[in-house]
Amino acid sequence: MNEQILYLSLPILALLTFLYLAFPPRTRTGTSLPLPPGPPAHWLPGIGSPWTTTYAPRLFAKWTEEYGPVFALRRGWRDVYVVIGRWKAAQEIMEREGGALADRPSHVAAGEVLSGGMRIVTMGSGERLVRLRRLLHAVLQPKLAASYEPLQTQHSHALILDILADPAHHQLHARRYAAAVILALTYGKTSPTHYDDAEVVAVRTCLGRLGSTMRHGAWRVDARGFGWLRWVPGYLGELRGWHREERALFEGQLEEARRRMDEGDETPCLVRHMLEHQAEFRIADEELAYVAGSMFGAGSETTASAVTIAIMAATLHPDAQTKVQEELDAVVGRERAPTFEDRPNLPQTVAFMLEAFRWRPVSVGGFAHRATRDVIWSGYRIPEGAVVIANHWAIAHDPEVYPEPEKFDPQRWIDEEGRVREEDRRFCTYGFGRRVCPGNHVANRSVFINTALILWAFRLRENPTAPIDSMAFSDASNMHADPFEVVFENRIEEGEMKRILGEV
Ligand code: HEM
Repeated sequence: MNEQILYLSLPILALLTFLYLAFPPRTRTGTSLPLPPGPPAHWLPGIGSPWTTTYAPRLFAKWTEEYGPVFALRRGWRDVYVVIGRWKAAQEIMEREGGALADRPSHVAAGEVLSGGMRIVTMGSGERLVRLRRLLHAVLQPKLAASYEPLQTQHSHALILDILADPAHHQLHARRYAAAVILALTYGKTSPTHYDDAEVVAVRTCLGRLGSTMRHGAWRVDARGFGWLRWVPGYLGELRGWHREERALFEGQLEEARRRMDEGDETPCLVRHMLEHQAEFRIADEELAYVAGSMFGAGSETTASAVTIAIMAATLHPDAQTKVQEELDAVVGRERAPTFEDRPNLPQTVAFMLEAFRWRPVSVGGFAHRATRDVIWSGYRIPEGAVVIANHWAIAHDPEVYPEPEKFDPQRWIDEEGRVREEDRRFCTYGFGRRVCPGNHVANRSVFINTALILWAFRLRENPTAPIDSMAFSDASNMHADPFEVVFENRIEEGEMKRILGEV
């Protein structure tokens, strides 16, 4: 009889052991506070995952209205996702508790394997992240960012001339601008950049692979309890091959920049500054190659998307456009082009840019962080191990901070004295806390100078026969507008514009 019981209980014991190993206890909370409210849990990991639905940030924004500023999603036995959809809660959690939220969720496929653990955006908190972020801060801080202004101005003039010559491809020109700036800024590249250059194509291929690998649910090995898949022969073979390819590409780019410097080229660039700091921050060559190589992915398409959003916003909102153009005419005139020095005198232009960031946020759903300890907020518990996401789309539509959120209204960024009012309602364009985008000073400058120059050079109109759908964007973590048509009318005579912008 005893033997019978033993035999009967063996499969149960085996099942329990399997479940314990597959889904180990994740949170040691010591508190009985509840999770934030949220939709019903799904008890099998991955089943009914909201990330597999299209346009998750828009769905999450609806759930914010239903469940409140912070809601929780439970998936599987232990996985908790906490989504923040209101401005004040985002400040209180993502900024004030930033120390507990500096980690990222584990990315075995995209982070460990494809990126060899060296790509910052997928890197968990720890010693390497601290060293690499310090390096990035040193080379992208406001003073150095200002030193790249001439480069941004030069490429922005080229963007205006590209639009003048070929307005139909304005989105492609914005992409070329951003690619050229990031390559020049990172490696000191001075030769002209085309969007179909072999180097740009190769870097974009890596970027596409990263995007598809990072997609939620793309790789089972990233799901809790499936880490053992990494040991299955051949399973990660393709990713390992892609890693070898991108590493060779990034190391080649670094060597090329080094060679130019050894030959006496003194063009300022990130790699030059990084090499100067390499010993101080104890950065290995392979890490440096990756940090530099990742700049394109982080800073090129994001910037291009933001410039295109500004173009779309101006086309769809003629009154807001007029206000900026009146300011440009008064401050700059039409006999010279706007410059960075004009910025303090162009509050309407800056307000327009800030509103474009809010109206259609590039990093639409926000990048996931991970809690490394319990965070208590407003009587709720965000447990250690939870994935925490501040949904930029929902925060942009917070009616308490941005009344009539659907309306494109740059005046919400202007105070009673006509100055830019940002501090008390700053939008999270660049994310949060210890993971905030280190390229924000460079990116802001790019979007400012392009907005100013485009609206100085052209009056943008919608073609009534090709109406623009302002919600037609790609369903990606950094969203891009679907192709749309704009009628660019010159505000300055063509020959004169070319003369001012230095083409003739
Ligand atoms: C308009 C353009 C840009 C936007 C909207 C943008 C937005 C963001 C966002 C939302 C994050 C994640 C923050 C978080 O996790 O909370 C991020 C991270 C990052 N960005 Fe940007 N970014 C832009 C341009 C740039 C540029 C120009 C560079 C480099 C020159 C850059 C480098 C990075 C890097 C390296 C990270 C990873 C930081 C980390 O994980 O610790 N970005 N960016």
